[in-house]
Amino acid sequence: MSLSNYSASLIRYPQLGFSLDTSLMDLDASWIEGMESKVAQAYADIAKLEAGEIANPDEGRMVGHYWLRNAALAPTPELRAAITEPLHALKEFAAKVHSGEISPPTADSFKNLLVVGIGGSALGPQLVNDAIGHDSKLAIHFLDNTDPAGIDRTLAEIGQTGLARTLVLVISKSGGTPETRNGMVETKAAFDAAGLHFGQHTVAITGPGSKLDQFAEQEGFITRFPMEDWVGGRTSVMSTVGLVPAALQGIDIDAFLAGAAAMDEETRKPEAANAAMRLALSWYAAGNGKGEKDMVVLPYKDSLVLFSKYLQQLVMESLGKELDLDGNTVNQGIAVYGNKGSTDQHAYVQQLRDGVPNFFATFIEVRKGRDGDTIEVEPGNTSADYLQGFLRGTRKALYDSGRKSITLSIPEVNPFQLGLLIALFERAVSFYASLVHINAYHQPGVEAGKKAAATFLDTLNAVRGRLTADPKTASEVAYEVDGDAEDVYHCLNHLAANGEVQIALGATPEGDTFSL
Ligand SMILES: O=P(O)(O)OC[C@H]1O[C@H](O)[C@H](O)[C@@H](O)[C@@H]1O
Repeated sequence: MSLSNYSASLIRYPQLGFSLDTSLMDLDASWIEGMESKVAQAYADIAKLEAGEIANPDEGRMVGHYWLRNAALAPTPELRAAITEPLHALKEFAAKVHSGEISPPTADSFKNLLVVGIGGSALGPQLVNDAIGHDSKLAIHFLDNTDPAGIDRTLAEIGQTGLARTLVLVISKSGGTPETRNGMVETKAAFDAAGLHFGQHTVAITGPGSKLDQFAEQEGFITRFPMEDWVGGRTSVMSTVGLVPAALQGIDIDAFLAGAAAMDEETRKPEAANAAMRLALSWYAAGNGKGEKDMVVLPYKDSLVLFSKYLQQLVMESLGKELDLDGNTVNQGIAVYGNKGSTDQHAYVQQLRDGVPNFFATFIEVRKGRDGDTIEVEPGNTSADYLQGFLRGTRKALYDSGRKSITLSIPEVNPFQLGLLIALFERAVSFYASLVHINAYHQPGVEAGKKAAATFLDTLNAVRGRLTADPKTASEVAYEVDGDAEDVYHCLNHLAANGEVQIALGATPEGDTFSL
């Protein structure tokens, strides 16, 4: 570790307070030179994407998330209006909710916000809330699963009286995601049970014409905000998906967008000054362009704890692909995990330091310790000194045992800086996908699990009608419904666990019998 190596490897944007240190990645200048043609291709690809090329050929869609923070970039006046008009409308809506002009039917103002969504329609709002939502004007809650116990827990937190002052945001681009639909149906049931009009408490954010859009119209939702088909779920945090909840929370969304726009601007520069390209090249060098090393994300700041979870979707759903652009089987991807420092020092850093060397670390340094006065936790030292000491110490200890790392630095966690960080990773993902010749903007693999779940539900429904007082084994029921015996066994077990049928245990699952 040397200051000259650090200086030579650093890309910094002083006007943004940002820097990227890849000195501990040991990137060779001649290796970077050797990547020149791939880098040139990546620049050409992102330029085409920003110009409105159909970058998601499976769905015949443009990929326009970079326009969201600079509408002037959008290639047509209609697309520009599709950004600026909802932005204006959502700010106006939030202001009216805050002033009480838009209020619930049986109370003077909304106090709670319940966001129902999953994947890209939840992770962005969750990250924004956790990172920069501390002064929220509304107390926010999330339903991001079809786990009934989870739904009950969240609804109990809000409580019956709280429900009367709750604004519900149902977010689903497709408008047909089962988990979100179930969350909405369960929420509506809670409103019905409390004698409250669900529609008059609810807003939808969805693709125009979707099932959810139609339901919203039918149920008389307060309003609907469009989610455009050229915004992918995992890059939707700067669309209505992220901005409606953020504006309702009172977050400075203009600063959030400005941070992203500023990073976009910087990362259109040539490689030597381009933090996103340097990040993508670092990922490539670490994992041999094949994702051989996992990305461990370690923000040293509690408010960024969800950032690794957010990046997990952004990176893994974008880069985890079976085929390359020529149809060759490549099984690409980079595994992402992490939590926060220094907490993880006391959990899994032992393995990082001494165990399987199958990762590279990404440290996120937030320079400011806290707002306001600080105390000394021992003569001469503050908590912030310790946090910085642990970051620097862990980074060095890893490097000393041959583990590489990247360090990103920002001055503090605020809307501008969060926007900037998100944009950095979005653009690094765009670049990396080009470097390894894959499409970052479709997700064909997600469908397989959804289809298999639908098949399981069909089997479950077939099984439900088959049981009588006569005990039967799973194989017998499977024969009757012409189903897979193991699937049928799990259906029966599920019904037994939820009190719908009786189970009598045999010596093994094959001998278990089920009856009404
Ligand atoms: O917004 P929705 O259409 O409900 O989609 C929610 C999520 O589910 C899908 O399965 C996709 O893989 C995600 O990218 C998406 O964000």
